[in-house]
Amino acid sequence: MVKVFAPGVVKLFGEHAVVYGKPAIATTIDRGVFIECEKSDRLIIESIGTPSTLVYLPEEGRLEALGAERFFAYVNTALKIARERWGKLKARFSIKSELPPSIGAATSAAVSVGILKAYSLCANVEVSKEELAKLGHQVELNVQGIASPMDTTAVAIGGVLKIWAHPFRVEKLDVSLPQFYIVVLPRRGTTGEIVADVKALLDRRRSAQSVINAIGEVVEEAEGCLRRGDLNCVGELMILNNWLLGALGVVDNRVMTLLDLLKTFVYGGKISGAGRGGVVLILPKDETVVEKILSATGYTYFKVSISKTGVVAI
Ligand SMILES: Nc1ncnc2c1ncn2[C@@H]1O[C@H](COP(=O)(O)OP(=O)(O)OP(=O)(O)O)[C@@H](O)[C@H]1O
Ligand SMILES: C[C@@](O)(CCO)CC(=O)[O-]
Repeated sequence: MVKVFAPGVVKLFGEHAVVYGKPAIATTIDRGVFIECEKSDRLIIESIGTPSTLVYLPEEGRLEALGAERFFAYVNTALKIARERWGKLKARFSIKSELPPSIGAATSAAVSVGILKAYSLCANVEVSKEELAKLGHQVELNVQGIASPMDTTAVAIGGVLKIWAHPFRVEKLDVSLPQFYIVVLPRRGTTGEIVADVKALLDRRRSAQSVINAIGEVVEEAEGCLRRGDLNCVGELMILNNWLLGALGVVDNRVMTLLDLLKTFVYGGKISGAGRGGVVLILPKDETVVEKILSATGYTYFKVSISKTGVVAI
């Protein structure tokens, strides 16, 4: 049996501005998606613990999972691309995610790249990280119509990466961070809708471009702070990046309330990804107090570390 771990991804700096030519800094984390593949007499995919509404049709003795086909779109497309590339495979795939979907932690990229990796191993084909990144991006493009290569590249390569989307370039940064938290807020809107709203703002108001430029400068300065391991600087620039994202309309009161609640006990924090809820990164100074506050106030959160590797066979 083949077993693969595909990490989730968070953006330390530069989301949204990356769409307009600025670099972003993303990192893989030690929570993600586990995928098993075992040869079988037919193709079966099971995804454990996924949300779906079950409808029972007693007259037909049949059970339907509402929305499940759409949910499996990334899996289906990854399997189709893998089959075209590496030939037909009859196998049982089992998917188990440690992260909720649709919060901005790149579960779609982890599932896409993870299925491709598991399929290739099960079919005894060797595939480079670069090819996995390219095919993973193809899966996201096919399903979403529009997608930056940031998440799929990060899942395939792993570690802390400086990424330019247009033209595409990636640089691995040899930096580390202590453990941090990802707090999960219900997200209002999809990544596509939020990216479209930011584009509309930039089309409407010429001065909004200066916010994008400022985010680009924050990313460059943050790279220096990360390389020096200067957490005060990293945290302060996270807050600055978050205010700039607020100016683009993607940070709401729930995020500001959370950051305000924790401010004495953290270096900094910011949304990660498209925003309007979803993942909020918290870089703690005092882990014990931060955890006490998060638990007492009922937030959903995960303590995570940077993962230095991308998708791996385990
Ligand atoms: N365990 C899983 N099994 C199968 N498909 C999954 C699983 N987890 C996530 N997905 C797919 O990924 C989709 C979530 O992707 P979406 O792009 O909305 O969010 P995300 O990747 O978590 O965040 P973002 O792209 O904003 O970083 C789900 O709707 C589903 O199609
Ligand atoms: C908001 C954005 O920058 C990150 C979403 O995770 C969009 C993208 O890069 O495609």
